[in-house]
Amino acid sequence: MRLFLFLPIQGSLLVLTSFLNNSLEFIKGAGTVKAELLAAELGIRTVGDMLEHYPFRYVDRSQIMTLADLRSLNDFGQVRGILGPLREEGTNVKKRLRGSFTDSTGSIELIWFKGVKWMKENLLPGNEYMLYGKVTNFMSNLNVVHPELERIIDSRIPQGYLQPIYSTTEKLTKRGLSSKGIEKIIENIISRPELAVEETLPDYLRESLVLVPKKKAIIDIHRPKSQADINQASRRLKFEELFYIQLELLLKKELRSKQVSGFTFENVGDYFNTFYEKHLPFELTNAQKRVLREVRRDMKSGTQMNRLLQGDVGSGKTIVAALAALIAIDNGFQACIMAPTEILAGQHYQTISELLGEMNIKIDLLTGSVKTKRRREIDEACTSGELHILIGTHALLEDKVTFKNLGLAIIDEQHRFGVAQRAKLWKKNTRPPHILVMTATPIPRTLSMTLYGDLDVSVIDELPPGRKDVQTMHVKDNARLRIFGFMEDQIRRGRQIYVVYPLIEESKVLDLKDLMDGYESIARRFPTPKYQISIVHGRMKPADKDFEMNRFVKGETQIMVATTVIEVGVNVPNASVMIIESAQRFGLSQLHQLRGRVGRGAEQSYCVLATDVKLSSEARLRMKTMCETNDGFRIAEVDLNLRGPGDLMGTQQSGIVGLKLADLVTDVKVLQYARNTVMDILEEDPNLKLEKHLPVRKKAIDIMKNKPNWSRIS
Ligand SMILES: Nc1ncnc2c1ncn2[C@@H]1O[C@H](COP(=O)(O)OP(=O)(O)OP(=O)(O)O)[C@@H](O)[C@H]1O
Repeated sequence: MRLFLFLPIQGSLLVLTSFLNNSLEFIKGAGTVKAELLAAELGIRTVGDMLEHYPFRYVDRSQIMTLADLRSLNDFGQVRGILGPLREEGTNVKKRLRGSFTDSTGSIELIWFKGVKWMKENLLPGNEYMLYGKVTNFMSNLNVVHPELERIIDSRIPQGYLQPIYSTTEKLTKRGLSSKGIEKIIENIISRPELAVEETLPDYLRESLVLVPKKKAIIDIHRPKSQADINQASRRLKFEELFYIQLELLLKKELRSKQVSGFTFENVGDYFNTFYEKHLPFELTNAQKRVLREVRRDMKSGTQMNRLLQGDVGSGKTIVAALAALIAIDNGFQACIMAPTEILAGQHYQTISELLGEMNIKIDLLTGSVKTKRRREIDEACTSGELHILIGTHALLEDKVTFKNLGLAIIDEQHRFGVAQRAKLWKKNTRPPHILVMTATPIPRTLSMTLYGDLDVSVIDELPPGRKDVQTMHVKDNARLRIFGFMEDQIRRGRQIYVVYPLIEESKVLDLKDLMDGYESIARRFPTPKYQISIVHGRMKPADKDFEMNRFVKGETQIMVATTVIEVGVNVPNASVMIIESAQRFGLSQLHQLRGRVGRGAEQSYCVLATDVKLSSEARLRMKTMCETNDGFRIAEVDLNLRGPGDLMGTQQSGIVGLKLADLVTDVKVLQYARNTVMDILEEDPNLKLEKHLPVRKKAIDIMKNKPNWSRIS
């Protein structure tokens, strides 16, 4: 793969691209000031950047309707009419502009909240305009908010064409770079004779996938003559976009597997076999067995394992982690397990110590709150190799912690640890250990293909037998008495209950107040000594948290009142009720995680989502989804649809939010196709040496040049 760096870049290709690399200021319609603004506002610097600023929709200028039609349409449409007088309202901060628009079928109100001054100065009441917009019901009036208006001069109607609409900003609009202004600049670029757009996909591939040439795609996306033009162009450009993201990810993966040799764990020895045959507390599910085989194969392969293990809440990832650790130990190596919080690390420590209790294996726990003396003992045992498994929080990453020979690092709940932190683990050895990342947040397939496209993915898609779905109900805050009655009944049956309050970082004080108020009213209704209540929140000292948590784990308390510190990983099988207060404040994935704390035993479990009486339609959909399904993957899909990939945990740093055209929600098929195509190409021609792959090879060089950290992969 290093070969790439020495590949000559063909001279002719450089000439072809030089126009696209030109600064925008030399293009008619742009000029220095506008070019600078475009760079500052939208990051558009070169002619090529401008061409990649694709329209986000089109207006069919051939369709003109009446105001009466537009009123009943419930969508965007175009009407020809006269602009009435404009009047400014409100104070400086809350300024708005109102106007009216009339045609032969009636009139409608227009409202602007933004760009009031500019509109007032530039619109000419009494003149004929083409209006484009959507009728909405605002403050019980029908009106068009922020309509687009284009003046009809000399009774000339703008020609019948599909007008591209570009995203812009208020600052740009004020400088004449509204969507129309941007359209003009792009028009000027496209009509230049020197426009040469380099083809970036191999011809044979384009032909077999029926994709239009790049130049045609670029021209058509900006200046389509028909809807068919738009469809073909966008299909081609989306494919290309996803293809090169996948190429980057798969090259990275390939590079790692070629350059980083891993420890070869040939043996499954006494530790593994004895445990598997004599002490396994239950029969593994088929999914657990399959994942274990995948892990085993990786560790034996001679290359470093980089595997993501996805499993829904309660699907049994811990036992897989323990068995993987035994393989490392069988081969004379140590293992570590890193969790994002002290509670979780403590819990892993407890579970794994119990599981492996009979195995004569030394396991220890290292967190920030371990005292110096103990810490020194742990460090020593770790360095000498006496310790087999070290479990802990990010305290494991500190330089002081050294291993004799770390063979496997298991990282729980990936999204809380950055990539840089993971890399720190590598440095603890002469060679990087095998890495198994475990996450209980199911990730929709499209996202995991892009976010974790460079990792191998295993999925535990089966729950241990005998699990019953958690029955979920949504109640409004005014049903408090009913909730209390239900809690009492469950406690009488010997069950335990979680009551969870949201924790929002910005308003810690308020959240704590909510929690304490809730605690007090619960304590009044469930008084001591008959009832015992634990309370856990982020402001408590770790030791106090552990103490309270342990009382609940041991069954000494029946109710646990907590903030979301208990969100991940806590395992109390006897707890069968999860009450989530202000549930509208949680995202779907988080609600699902919280619900996953119950339903871990054989009893029927329940989840109560308590919300405000008034809810937004999105919050209602979240509650409805939770009540309808227990399937984490389905919930993740709905979450992705609701919030888009940009907001989902962890995607922020991934760069995928910058997709220009493709949409991870709707373009699943294109993505899958792109990934498969890249895989086929790399299998046939791993070094991209074949003539037919020249365009791919050139782009791969570009990608590598822009990723200086790739060199650190070795
Ligand atoms: N094959 C199995 N058969 C029966 N019980 C199982 C099996 N695998 C795991 N369990 C039990 O299921 C419960 C959940 O397992 P575990 O805590 O490993 O889940 P998890 O995948 O880590 O979930 P979470 O991410 O929610 O913590 C535990 O009580 C565990 O003992």
